[in-house]
Amino acid sequence: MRQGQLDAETIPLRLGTRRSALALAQSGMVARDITERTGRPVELVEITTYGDTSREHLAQIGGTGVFVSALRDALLAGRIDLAVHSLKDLPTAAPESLLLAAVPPREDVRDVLVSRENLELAELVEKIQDRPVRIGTGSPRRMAQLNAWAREHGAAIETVPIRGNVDTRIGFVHSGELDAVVLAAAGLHRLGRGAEISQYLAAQLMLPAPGQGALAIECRADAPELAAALGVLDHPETRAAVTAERALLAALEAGCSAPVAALAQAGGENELRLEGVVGTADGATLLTMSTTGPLALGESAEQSARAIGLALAARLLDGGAAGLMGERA
Ligand SMILES: NCc1[nH]cc(CCC(=O)O)c1CC(=O)O
Repeated sequence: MRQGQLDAETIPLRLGTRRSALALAQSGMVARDITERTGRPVELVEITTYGDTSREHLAQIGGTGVFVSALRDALLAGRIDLAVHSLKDLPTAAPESLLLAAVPPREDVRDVLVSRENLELAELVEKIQDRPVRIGTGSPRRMAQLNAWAREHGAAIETVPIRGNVDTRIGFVHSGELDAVVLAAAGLHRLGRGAEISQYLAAQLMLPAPGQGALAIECRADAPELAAALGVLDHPETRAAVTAERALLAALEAGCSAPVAALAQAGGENELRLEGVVGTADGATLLTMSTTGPLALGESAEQSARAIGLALAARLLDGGAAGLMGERA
C-alpha cells in the first residue's frame, strides 16, 4: 500500500492490456484520454494471453475470444481495474459481473489491402496472369467477400490462411510469399502505419466485422463509480452502431455458423442504417441485406439499437442464412 495517499483519486488506475504493439498503442491512447478527461493517473499492466503465445491457428483455439478472456480473468481477480479490448474481438455474450463502461469514437471501419508494389486488388489481378493472386487472411468473413469478388470479376484469387501480429502479416508481403494481406485500417492507423496501406476496400466489396474499428473499455460491475467516471469517454453513436452490429452477430451465431459482416452507420434524420452480409468462405453464396431504424440515444438507446440488429438478423435467417455452412469470421 502507498502511504499517505488518502485520496483514492490519486492512486493510478490499473489498465490491463495485451502485449502486442496494437494492444499497447490502443491502451496507451485510452490511458492518456482517461488522464486528460478525468485527471486520474493510469498505469498499464501487461497481461500475456494464450492467444499471444500459441502458434496454433486462431480457429483451432477458439477464435479471438482467447485474447479477451485473460484480460477478463485479471479484471475479475482484481489485478486490474479496467481492460481495453478491440470490440470486434469481444464475444457477444458478456459476463454479468462486467460492464461495458465506454465505447470511444470509432476509427476507420474499413478493411485495407497491403500489397506488393502497392498495387490495388484489380491491378494485382491484371498484373499476375500466370497464377492466382495470393492474398493472406485467416478470416472466413474476408475470404468469403474476396472470393465472391473474384467470382464476380472472373479473377483468380487464392486466399491463404495466415495469423500473427500486424508485422508478421505484412512481412509475408515483403518476403514475396503473398501478393497482399487484408488488415483493418483502424489497427494500422493506431500503429502509425497508415502509409503502408495500398487500398481502402469499400464496404460494397468488403463489409467489415461487427465492431471493427471500435474499442471497448470494460470494468467490474461492482465498480459503478469507476464505470461512471470512464463514461466520459463513451461515444453514444458508436455504441449504438456496434450494439446493432453485435445483436445481429449474436442472433446469427445462434442460427448459423457462416461468416458474418455487419456495419451500422448514423444517417440523416437520426437514423441508423445497418448492413449485413452472410456467406460461405468460398464466396459462392453471399447474402447482403440492409435496414434502417431510429438512432435513439439516452435511455432507450441500447434496446433500440439491438432491435435493429435482431430485425436484420431475422430477415437474413429467413433469406437462407441458416442454411449456410462454414466457419465464423
Ligand atoms: N482480429 C484481430 C484484430 N482485432 C482488431 C484488429 C484491428 C483493429 C480494429 O478493428 O479495431 C485486428 C487486426 C485486423 O483485423 O487487422
